[in-house]
Amino acid sequence: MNFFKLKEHNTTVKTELSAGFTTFLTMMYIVPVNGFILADAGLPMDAVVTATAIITILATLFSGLWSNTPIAMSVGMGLNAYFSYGLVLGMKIPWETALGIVFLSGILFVILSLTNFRVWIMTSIPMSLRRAISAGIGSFIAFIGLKQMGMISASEATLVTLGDFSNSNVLLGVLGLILAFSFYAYRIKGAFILSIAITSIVAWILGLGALPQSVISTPASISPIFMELDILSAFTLSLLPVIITFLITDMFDTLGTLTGVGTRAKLFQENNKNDKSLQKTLEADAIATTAGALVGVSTTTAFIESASGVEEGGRTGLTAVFTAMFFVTTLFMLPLFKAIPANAIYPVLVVVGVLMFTELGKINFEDSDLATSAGAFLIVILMPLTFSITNGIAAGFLVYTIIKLAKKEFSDLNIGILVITFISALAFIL
Ligand SMILES: Nc1nc2[nH]cnc2c(=O)[nH]1
Repeated sequence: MNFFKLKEHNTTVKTELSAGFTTFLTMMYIVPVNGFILADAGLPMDAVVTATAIITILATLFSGLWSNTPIAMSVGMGLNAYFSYGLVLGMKIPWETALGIVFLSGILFVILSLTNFRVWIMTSIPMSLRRAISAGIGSFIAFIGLKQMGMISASEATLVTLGDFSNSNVLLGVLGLILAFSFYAYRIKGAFILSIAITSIVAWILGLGALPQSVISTPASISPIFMELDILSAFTLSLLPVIITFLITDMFDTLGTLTGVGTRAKLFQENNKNDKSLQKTLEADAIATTAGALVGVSTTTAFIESASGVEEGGRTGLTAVFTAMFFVTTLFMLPLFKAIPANAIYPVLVVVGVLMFTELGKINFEDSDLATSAGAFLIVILMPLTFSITNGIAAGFLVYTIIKLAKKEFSDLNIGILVITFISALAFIL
């Protein structure tokens, strides 16, 4: 096992196995949840479940073997919701074109990951705005989750209002939400998949959903979505702001995740010039996104849930290899996943939204200038209000730059901010 340098990382095969299993338990919910979310965009759920499992296995295996880090990868929550509800259902973009958008953002990420962009981002894009993007996506997917569950609904008079809590499906969602929050609060491994399982069983007992026909089956074919992406239709000026949204969301998210998880486990020896693991993990993430679009899923990214395996002592790529191996089981669980009622799934969006929103607490609003606080605020509030991650980012960067220009604080502006601001303006003009 010298390939993984277990001794140097002070770990053993047994520790890595248990860490790999823990990461698997905490993130396996993504296979049925992503199946539901992309199916809402019209992709066949059976194929999406297989594709999600395949890309998770391949990307996580690649991450482990290529970068020797315990970072698992899968289809990111946030961008998958934006893909379905924002692009396909909201903007009426065909899902094939939306996959083309993911592909192009992935190619740009691959190119950037081979350059020194990491240092460039760290030094040129304000940390507060990057944090606001995470928090904004959190509020956006929580909004989607609440809407899908029927806990909030449309109103002529006030745009949105409280849903109908006498509806039994809404009440099922309430149960799912209570369970997901409670299990997570107790740091139970697999909190999300457990809450989904219990809510589903309650629904089956109460007749709110049909029992699974069988427990396991052979994997469904991915042919309805494999290589179905439409790159040419995505390659237009009017979609550039959306492509850039996918690119910067994935880049900032991955950098944030790797820094967060890595610091805890002292994974990346940034001062050691021979340590290329951070660079290689970024490359793996970028390549995985591109490959994912070809297979038929939205952006693949380094999962924050990898932290749970690191907490268990996982330190090397062997943890990721074990996680990938456990994911093979999800290929055969389609009948179970298909029998899950929707309102057992959507509570997870709300809880993941809450977790992402906590990034906002790291922004020091008291000491921030108006450009930063107004920019961060607009990013967070406009993502749910306009149902668009692109509009949120665009408004935030535009207002940030305008206030900086108005105050003649030119030294706070740099080429990175100006480029994003310019593309942001396109989002509103085109
Ligand atoms: N970092 C990260 N972790 C996740 N876990 C589930 N979805 C995501 C995501 O989009 N980003």
